[in-house]
Amino acid sequence: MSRRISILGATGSVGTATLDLVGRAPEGEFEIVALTAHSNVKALAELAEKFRPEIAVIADNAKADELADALKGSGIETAAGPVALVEAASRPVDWTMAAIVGSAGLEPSAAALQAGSSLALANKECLVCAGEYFIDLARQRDALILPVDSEHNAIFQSIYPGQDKFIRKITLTASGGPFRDWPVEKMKSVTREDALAHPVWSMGDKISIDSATLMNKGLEVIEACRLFSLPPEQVDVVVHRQSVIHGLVEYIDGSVLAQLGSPDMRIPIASALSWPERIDTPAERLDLARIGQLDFEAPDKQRFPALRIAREALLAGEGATSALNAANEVAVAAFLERRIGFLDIPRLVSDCLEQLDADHALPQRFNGLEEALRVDRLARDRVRGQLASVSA
Ligand SMILES: NC(=O)C1=CN([C@@H]2O[C@H](COP(=O)(O)OP(=O)(O)OC[C@H]3O[C@@H](n4cnc5c(N)ncnc54)[C@H](OP(=O)(O)O)[C@@H]3O)[C@@H](O)[C@H]2O)C=CC1
Ligand SMILES: CC(=O)[C@@H](O)[C@H](O)COP(=O)(O)O
Ligand SMILES: [Mn+2]
Repeated sequence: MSRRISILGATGSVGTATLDLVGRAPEGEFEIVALTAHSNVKALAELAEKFRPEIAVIADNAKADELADALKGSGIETAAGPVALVEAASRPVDWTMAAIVGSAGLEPSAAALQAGSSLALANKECLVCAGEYFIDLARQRDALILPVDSEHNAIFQSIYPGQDKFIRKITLTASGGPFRDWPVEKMKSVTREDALAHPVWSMGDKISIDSATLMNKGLEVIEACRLFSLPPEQVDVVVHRQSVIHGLVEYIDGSVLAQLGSPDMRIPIASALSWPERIDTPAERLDLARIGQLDFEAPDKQRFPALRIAREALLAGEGATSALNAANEVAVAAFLERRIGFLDIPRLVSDCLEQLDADHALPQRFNGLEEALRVDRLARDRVRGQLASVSA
C-alpha cells in the first residue's frame, strides 16, 4: 500500500534531499500528491517530470503561465499563488514535508496538519512564530509533528517513549558557524560569500546566514521549548564544531542519551519519513577513529548577541518570537542583498523588538494564526522603515 506524500518547498535544500530519499525507495512505496516552490519554475517542472505528482504549485502568481507551459501535455495539474499553495497542502495525504523557508510556510504547513497529515517539520519558523497553535492543532487533528531540524530530530530520537517526564535538560549543539574563530573587528566587514560558507552543512541561504549569526540556534531554542514543552532553562546550547553530536537528553538519573551522525540532512529526513521504523540512507557513516576528537565550548554571547536576543524574546512570549523571526527574515534578506552589514542583522532585530514592545504590540500568546501573521507583518514593516531611514 503506497503512502501519499506532499513536499512543500520541493526545490529547496531540504526538499531536494527528501526527494533524493523518495527516489531511492522501492517502486510504488510513495505516491506524490503535491510538489511546491516559490519562483523556481525550471527546477519545479524538472522535479514534477521526474516524480509525477498530482499537482505542481508555484507560489509566485506571476509564474503561473510559465509553469503551465513548462508542464503542458504532462498530465500534471499546475496552479499558482498562495491560495493554490494552501489548497494543494490541504489535499489528503499521509505525510507532508514542510520545507518552505520562513514564515511563508506557516499557512501551508498548518493546512497540511488541519487535513490530518503527519507533518515532517523542517520549517522551524512555524514553531518560532506560532508554536502553541501548531502543537494544539496537531493534538486536535490527532496528527503527528515529526521534527526534521537535525538537533530536534536528535532529541526526538533520544527521548525514550514515556520518559519525557524524567528529562532534566536537553542540549542543542551548534557548529558555531563560519565566524566562530573570528574577532569581532573582522566580523564587521564579512561579505555575503563569507557568511554563506558554512563550515559543516550545505543549506539554503537564509538558514546559512542564521547559522553565521547564531540566530539559527536562538530560533532552535524557541523551537525546542515549544516542540518538547520545556521551559527555556531546560534547553542548553553548546558549540561543537564537528557537528557530529546533534542533540543530547539528560535524564534525572544522570544518564545522557545523544544522537550522532554525519552532517547529512538525509539522516533526520529519513528518520521522519520512516518513523517509527528506519530506512537505509546514502549518508556517510561515522568513523570516530578518523574524526579523532570532539570539541565543545560555550557560545560567545559578546560576538554573537542573536542567541541572547532570541532567548529574551522567548521569555516575552509568542508575539515577541514572531516579531523576532519576521525582523530577522527582513534583516537577513537585506544583508544578502548587500544593503546592510553582517553585525546590523542582530541590531535591527533588537531595535525592532524594543520598539514593538514599547508600543505594547506584542501579545504573550496568540489566539490563532491570523494574529501571528499580523505581528509578522507589523515587524516586517517596522524593520523596512528602519532600513529605509538607514539607506536614505
Ligand atoms: N537546509 C537545511 O539543511 C535545513 C533547513 N531547515 C529548515 O528547513 C526550511 C527550508 O530550508 P532550506 O531547504 O534550506 O531552504 P531553501 O531556501 O533551500 O528552500 C526553500 C524552499 O521554499 C520555497 N519558498 C521560498 N519562499 C517561499 C514562499 N514565499 N512561498 C512558498 N515557497 C517558498 C523555495 O522555492 P524556490 O526554490 O522557488 O525559491 C524552496 O523550495 C527552513 O525553515 C530551514 O530553517 C532546518 C534544518 C536544516
Ligand atoms: C542541519 C541543521 O539542523 C541546521 O540547523 C544546522 O544545525 C545549522 O548549523 P548551526 O549548528 O551552525 O546553526
Ligand atoms: Mn538545526
